[in-house]
Amino acid sequence: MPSMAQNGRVTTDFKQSNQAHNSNAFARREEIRQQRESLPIASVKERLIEEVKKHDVLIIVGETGSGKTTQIPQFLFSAGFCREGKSVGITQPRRVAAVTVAKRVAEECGVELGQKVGYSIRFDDRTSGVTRIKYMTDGLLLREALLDPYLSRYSVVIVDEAHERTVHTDVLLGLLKNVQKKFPPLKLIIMSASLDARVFSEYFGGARAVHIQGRQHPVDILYTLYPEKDYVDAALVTIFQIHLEERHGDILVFLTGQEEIEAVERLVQERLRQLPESNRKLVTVPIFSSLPSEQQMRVFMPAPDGHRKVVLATNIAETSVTIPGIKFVIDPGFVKARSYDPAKGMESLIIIPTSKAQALQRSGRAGREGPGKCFRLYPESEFEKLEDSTKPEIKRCNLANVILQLKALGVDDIFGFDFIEKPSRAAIVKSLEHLFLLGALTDDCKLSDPVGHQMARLPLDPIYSKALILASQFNCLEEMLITVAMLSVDSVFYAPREKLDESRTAAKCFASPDGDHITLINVYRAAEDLLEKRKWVPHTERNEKIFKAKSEKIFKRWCKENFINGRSVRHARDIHSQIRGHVEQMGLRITSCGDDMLQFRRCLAASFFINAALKQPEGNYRAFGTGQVVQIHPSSVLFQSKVECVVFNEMVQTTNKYIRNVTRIEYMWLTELAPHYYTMQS
Ligand SMILES: Nc1ncnc2c1ncn2[C@@H]1O[C@H](COP(=O)(O)OP(=O)(O)OP(=O)(O)O)[C@@H](O)[C@H]1O
Repeated sequence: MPSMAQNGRVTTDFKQSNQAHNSNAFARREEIRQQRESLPIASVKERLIEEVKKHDVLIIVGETGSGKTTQIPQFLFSAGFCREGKSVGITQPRRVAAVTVAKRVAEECGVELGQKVGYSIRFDDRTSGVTRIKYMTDGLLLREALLDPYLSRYSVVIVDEAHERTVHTDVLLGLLKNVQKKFPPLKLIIMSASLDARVFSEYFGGARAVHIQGRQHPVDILYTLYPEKDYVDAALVTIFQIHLEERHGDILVFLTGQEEIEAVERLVQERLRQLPESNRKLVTVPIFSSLPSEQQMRVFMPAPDGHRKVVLATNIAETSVTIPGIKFVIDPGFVKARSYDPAKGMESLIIIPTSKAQALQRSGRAGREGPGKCFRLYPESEFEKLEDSTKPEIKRCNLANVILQLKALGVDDIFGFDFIEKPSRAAIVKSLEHLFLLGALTDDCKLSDPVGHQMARLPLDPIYSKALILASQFNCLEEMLITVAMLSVDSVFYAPREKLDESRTAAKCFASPDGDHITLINVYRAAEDLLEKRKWVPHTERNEKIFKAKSEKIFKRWCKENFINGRSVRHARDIHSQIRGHVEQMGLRITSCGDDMLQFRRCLAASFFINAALKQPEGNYRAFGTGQVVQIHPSSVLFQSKVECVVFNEMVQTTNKYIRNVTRIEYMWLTELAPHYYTMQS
């Protein structure tokens, strides 16, 4: 598959290219200036500024592509809302939107990213002391509220894509409503293209709502006559129908997950080989949340000359992002959503129809730079039956992390918290119980000291935060830091279908007979040996560059030979260094258990005791906490093993209920190390 074009140029005459460079830059700035002025929102700039000045809470609903996300923060900056060092904060539900929109707005402002315009997401902060327009995830702003409940650095907070109703957005709105009462100057703007403004207006006591009419470019919506039995096949047919019948324009296809995306990539390659050479100029580019961010950025790069780009995306690309070149959207109408069963304490991912709001957002990706088309692979009658909006995430996810943060913010009465829509009482009770079992809450449901406060400070799932705290007591914090970092990225093992046997053989080199967690440590340490441990110390800067280039080349070759996803390992190393900084600030002792991996496994048992399972006579396992009958996932080194008792970090439901990231423990460790739980359970 041709690699993406690099916009590199070979400069022959430095003076000549410098002039050419300046004129190119000027032309680019002029092009962007004209684009901005042509946006529907440009014509209501002054009115919007007046509305923000008059109202502490303002709801803005506008067509997709009208300019809300990129223009309103700049309007507010130019209207003086960033005086005295204040900033405008804009939240996005997804990291890729925060990053790409910040890059776009920095370009529109003609500044370097990280100066006046920046972004901040978990483990990646591109802001500075002069940043005045800051894009970030809603989860990141929620963490900032932990340290500064009044969010005093901001003059305006914009909650974008509020229709998504992520759990972080819902909690943020509750906190901001509270802050509003106590601290009037903080302005709050709630924004979306497909928002039921009434819900938000009522929640904020009849807040003002304005609608921005018009969109920049029309998008033709086409439906199929009949429902599609196999929407993946229908998407494939539509890709080639567009490719062979439409003259130019890239394609964005919405699928539900990595598996579907990789399947469609393979099918497209197979189909291309059956076409005449002249029709093969088509390149597929995947984007999904577990793809390392550098690879996610490839969708924003132009396709090689003459090729048509086909972006295969999950709903990560559904809102806010503008992928240059996209003229056609294929929307099969499905999305993978989190579903949480508080009774079983199990969170699973299920494929459900999109809501109307999501369908609108998806079609909006087509008309960003010119007229576009959206192919909905279902009849219009089916569209009318869709839910208006997606069921709020807070009603279908594990609330432990959110409740921990609320407790850290001093919100003791979770049931009485002013959620825009309350989660079920059962879900709140289950999450409080989970936090109590982890030692984060006292008997009277207050944040425990120091464990609860320490856990709330770590940007991790509570169970991982507790594992790090325990590991310092088990003298294996070095190993647990690596484990948590590696569990925070997607699988570091890369198993292409066409090389499954080779990849499995390579993975065995790192495999520990005790399980996946130690296997992950082996991979991480092997990569460290290549990237950090110097075989020799370069004596000159030139040698340093040569050494680094050599290390980079050696690392890439090592990853390829061992079927390791190098970008995931690098991402894990970034996370490792950030978490290490947190635990050092907390004063935890970072020691290693050396070769005593039994001690490390005991620490895993003490940390993940809630997720333990016992082998059943039939060969499967029964999870203690939920009673669920599960199987060890085929990707685990313990797959088809005979181990009696295990702890695990993930339970996924696909064709079966599988447990992943599994390690062997002794059953007696559970009653010894978690007597408060196993005495009660037994
Ligand atoms: N990264 C980009 N590259 C090229 N053009 C862009 C980019 N980002 C935005 N634009 C242009 O600016 C327009 C407005 O984008 P913006 O995201 O501000 O609109 P919006 O109203 O927030 O849309 P949505 O509701 O879909 O988020 C786009 O339609 C597109 O023409």
